[in-house]
Amino acid sequence: MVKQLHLAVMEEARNRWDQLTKPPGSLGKLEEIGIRLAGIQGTVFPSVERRAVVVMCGDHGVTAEGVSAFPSEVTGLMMQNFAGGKAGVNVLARQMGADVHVVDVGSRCEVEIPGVLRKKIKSGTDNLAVGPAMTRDEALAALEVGRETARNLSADGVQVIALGEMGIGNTTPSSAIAAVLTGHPLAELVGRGTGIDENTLSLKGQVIQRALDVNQPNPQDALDVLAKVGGLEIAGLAGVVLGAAEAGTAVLVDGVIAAAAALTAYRMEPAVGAYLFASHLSQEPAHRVMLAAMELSPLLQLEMRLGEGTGAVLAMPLLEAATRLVREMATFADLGL
Ligand SMILES: Cc1cc2ncn([C@H]3O[C@H](COP(=O)(O)O)[C@@H](O)[C@H]3O)c2cc1C
Ligand SMILES: O=C(O)c1cccnc1
Repeated sequence: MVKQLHLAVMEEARNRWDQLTKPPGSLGKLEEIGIRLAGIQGTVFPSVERRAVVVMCGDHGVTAEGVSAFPSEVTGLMMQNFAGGKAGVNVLARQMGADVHVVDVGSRCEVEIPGVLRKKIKSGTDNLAVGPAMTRDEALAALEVGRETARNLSADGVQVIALGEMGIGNTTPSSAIAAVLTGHPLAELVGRGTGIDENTLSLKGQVIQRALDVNQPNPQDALDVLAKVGGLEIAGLAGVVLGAAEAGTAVLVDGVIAAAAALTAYRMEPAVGAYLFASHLSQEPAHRVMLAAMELSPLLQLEMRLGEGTGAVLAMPLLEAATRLVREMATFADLGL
């Protein structure tokens, strides 16, 4: 169960922000962040000192259709890279003081990688262009992996969890999920992912349209959408969102894949929305549409399109800034006003 935010504490926090030595509202989104964190943690003086990024990894049968600029093998190679601390997200997580947790919920990589938590539900999804990517039970099992991961991190004292992922081909299911759950025209939701050319972009749109025609996912049933046109790491991240919100932990949504996962969780349990923060605006067109569907406003715009949780980790200091301002700024009363 996801609890409602502490409304009385939020009211108290709003009052405090208004008493700080600045014109009311002048710290913009930082004020909203501070007030919402107060509501999440049940204190006017919240903390995001304990931070983690969960990188869920999975492979995709749909790569057989040629929808990515890179082969599936890159997923496993990047898992080794994460474990070695040398991927983009590792560098940024070190700078921002976040622990990196890499979870293999469904890659095709069969070798054991020290430092990668092995929770494989299956070795990659089936090709969603010809049938369901997963069974409902497989999607539920992947959700549970994420939920348990978030529950454990929260029990360990982590106060904010960033959503990271790795899975060659995963912008394809992300756009499919966006199309079904937002009802937006598919043509406006397909992007270049790892950097595909014009012809491949057009092919990718056709592949996703075929996936929707063949699977007929039910927009009223987010689990059906997730199983039929989603991915194992997307399901894992949706589980992280549910588990974090259930534990009262804030979540930083990353790019388009993380947003597809968050939107899926949001449709399963709308109360998770209050726990979500959007880090940045990705170059992928489906990102903006999905964030809007969750009424989230991105903090950064850096023309990023990497994933892994890189944007989400970059936004952690902004959450910290909100917590410091409310704690350290003087009030008008302090000034004798
Ligand atoms: C070396 C490398 C590192 C990455 N890290 C994240 N992604 C990102 O790109 C992939 C999605 O794009 P598409 O759908 O076009 O395959 C995902 O793995 C995503 O995390 C990467 C991609 C590559 C190639
Ligand atoms: O928005 C993202 O996070 C993204 C975009 C392209 C490829 N991989 C990730």
